[in-house]
Amino acid sequence: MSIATTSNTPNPGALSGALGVSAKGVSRHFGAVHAVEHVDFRAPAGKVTALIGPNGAGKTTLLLMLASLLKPDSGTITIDGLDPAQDRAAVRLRIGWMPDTLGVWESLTAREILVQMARFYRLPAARIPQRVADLLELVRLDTLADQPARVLSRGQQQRLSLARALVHDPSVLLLDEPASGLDPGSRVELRKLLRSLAGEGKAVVVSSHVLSELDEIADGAVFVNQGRTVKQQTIEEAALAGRRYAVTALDSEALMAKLRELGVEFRVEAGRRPAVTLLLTHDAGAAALLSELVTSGIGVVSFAPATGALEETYMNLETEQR
Ligand SMILES: Nc1ncnc2c1ncn2[C@@H]1O[C@H](COP(=O)(O)OP(=O)(O)OP(=O)(O)O)[C@@H](O)[C@H]1O
Repeated sequence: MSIATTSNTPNPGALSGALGVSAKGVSRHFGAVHAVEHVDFRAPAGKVTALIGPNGAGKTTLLLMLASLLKPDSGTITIDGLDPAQDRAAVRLRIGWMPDTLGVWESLTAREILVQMARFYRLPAARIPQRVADLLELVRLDTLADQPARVLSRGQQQRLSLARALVHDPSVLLLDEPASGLDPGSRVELRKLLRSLAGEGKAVVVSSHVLSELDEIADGAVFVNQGRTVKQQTIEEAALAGRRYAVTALDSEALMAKLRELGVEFRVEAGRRPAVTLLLTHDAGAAALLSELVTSGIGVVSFAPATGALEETYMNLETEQR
């Protein structure tokens, strides 16, 4: 189901060639804490961009500034080519914001909350009931639509929060830890939904430090740490850098001897059955090594990626910065 409305032309008045989100040299401090320092960030239309960093890296502060909810001390931000400082109302219409905690009127029902949000965004009254029904179905809250928001579980509240962010069909979505609290099935649905929203031409920004699923969701990533941009890369670039595979065998000593003979560098990870992990730069190399091990008589029990491509970059950055 498409969740686009026809009421809201996504980018009227926007500067051509600058769709999506752009931040240059953006800084913000709180007293002595430099939460964000000279950050550059780009999230193009039609793509999912992950904002990745450890706790306290400045992700939420940056998202709040991108959402025009917090003023930067310095630097420039544009949303679809518009400057939030000068065109706040136009920018707000383009932005769907999903905070990391819902913060709603708890006595209102999910449906009432969405109706109220639709009114705030001045959707035509006659279209609101259907729009709200579509969104409730999209986030699988139709059966709970008339329950007060306070009885919703954390995961259900997250889904309501996402529906709320989508109510006015924004062209830019800023989602702070959207998968937090979702069960595995809901995470898969979220993944599909974010991909389809990007497919409709929206710029989707997802902040997270849960990296395992981001390879499947994101087209690119911006890594931040201690308030600074430390790396930007596409998923293809991350994949080319290689990732770690974990291998276990019935006889670990025989496996390690074979890897030494083949000149493959590895390290041993402790566990119930010791695993060796090794860095492989492409899938064909992984397939060739597995075949070699098996034909040499090594009883390979498991052979699988131990990290995602983005996770590998993140872990390497962490190591570099320690
Ligand atoms: N309103 C505030 N007042 C004072 N310090 C703040 C405020 N908001 C954020 N900070 C500080 O700024 C830094 C960045 O915080 P921020 O919430 O942006 O990080 P984050 O990357 O979103 O972290 P997490 O992954 O834990 O949510 C932290 O050191 C935090 O303590």
